[in-house]
Amino acid sequence: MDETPVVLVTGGAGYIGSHAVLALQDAGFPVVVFDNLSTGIRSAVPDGVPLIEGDIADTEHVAEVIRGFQVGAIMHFAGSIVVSESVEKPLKYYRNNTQNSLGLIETCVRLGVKHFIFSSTAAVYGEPEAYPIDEESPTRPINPYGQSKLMTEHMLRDASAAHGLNTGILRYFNVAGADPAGRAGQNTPAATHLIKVAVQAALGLRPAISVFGTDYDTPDGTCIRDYIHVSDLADAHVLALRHLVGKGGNLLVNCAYGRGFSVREVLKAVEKVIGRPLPVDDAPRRAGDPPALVAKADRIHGLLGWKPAHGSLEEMVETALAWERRSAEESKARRAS
Ligand SMILES: NC(=O)c1ccc[n+]([C@@H]2O[C@H](COP(=O)([O-])OP(=O)(O)OC[C@H]3O[C@@H](n4cnc5c(N)ncnc54)[C@H](O)[C@@H]3O)[C@@H](O)[C@H]2O)c1
Ligand SMILES: O=c1ccn([C@@H]2O[C@H](COP(=O)(O)OP(=O)(O)O[C@H]3O[C@H](CO)[C@H](O)[C@H](O)[C@H]3O)[C@@H](O)[C@H]2O)c(=O)[nH]1
Repeated sequence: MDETPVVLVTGGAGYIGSHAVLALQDAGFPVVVFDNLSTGIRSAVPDGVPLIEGDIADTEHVAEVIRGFQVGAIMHFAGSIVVSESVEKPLKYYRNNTQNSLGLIETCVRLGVKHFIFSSTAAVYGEPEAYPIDEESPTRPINPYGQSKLMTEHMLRDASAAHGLNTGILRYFNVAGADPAGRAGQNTPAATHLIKVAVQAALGLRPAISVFGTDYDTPDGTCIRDYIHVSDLADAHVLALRHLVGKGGNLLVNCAYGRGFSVREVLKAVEKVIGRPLPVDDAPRRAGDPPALVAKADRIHGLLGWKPAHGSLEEMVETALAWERRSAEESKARRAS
């Protein structure tokens, strides 16, 4: 048994994928990145890691890379990720997240790739009836993004049963923060994620931050989410891969800490870190947003022995802020030269 198979990371030039690449490298796995750079950027891929520029829709290109690098495992991050956009452009999401995942799964089965780890999402749960949300909670997505991911989960489950593919389905809750060592962060300029947008507003890179919806049935009227630090999430991927390599089978886990913060609480944490008020305005609800998503996160601890190391909201904010500040200074220096 190859304990450190070559890992093909689709979407490895993106936010979470680039942190997973670092975690895999730190753990001694050889890595290849496959990315079309639609939202990812070249510089997010560390020196020495091959970056193959291509689209996962091109299954022959993917197959060539799998053969060429003797890939033994896939971590599939590539996808379209904006919930509100998925409501406006559902077919883009079914194409990029569902259809392209189908092509990738078929290619893995055809070429005998043994392990497949998939970036799923809390959006598969829709508006849960009970909290906290465990992995057996009903999956009833309320937006095409969540639906497009759930369909991929089903394909993986069935492909595993029929073809013996080992699968790890990781349902991420809200991912935030940046590598504490400053090696990676969230680069997408048009990012829509709350903490990213808030630190950009804190640095004056955006005029203000809007609170989308203040009339939800939550204690302060704003949406509640379970935020997880991206480096803890990246470590969970390495543990999931080791689990599949060692034990085979299937893994379905929530990736979260099991506690929620409202939008207002997150903005307060940002204000505390920067030591002054943020420019905030209240805005209408955003399409496709469920009021609250908070996980039961026992399974990931029990099955993988996962020990989060960066769980405080302050650390998520601080690392995101440090990354944003550095990126802003670098682009200022580039413009000046
Ligand atoms: N960010 C979150 O809070 C969150 C939460 C749950 C799940 N996820 C999932 O995690 C994964 C990574 O998300 P992210 O936040 O890093 O997003 P991201 O946009 O930073 O990364 C996605 C990467 O995939 C690449 N890509 C997109 N379509 C591609 C294609 N057809 N072929 C090749 N490359 C392609 C992009 O260029 C980018 O580098 C996604 O699948 C997303 O659905 C993210
Ligand atoms: O400028 C902003 C940005 C966000 N929000 C609010 O903050 C909360 C979190 O929003 P994000 O955009 O940060 O994250 P989402 O919960 O919409 O979605 C994220 O987490 C989901 C799972 O929970 C999906 O997986 C998805 O890919 C990922 O973007 C939501 O209530 C949103 O309305 C604001 O009020 N203002």
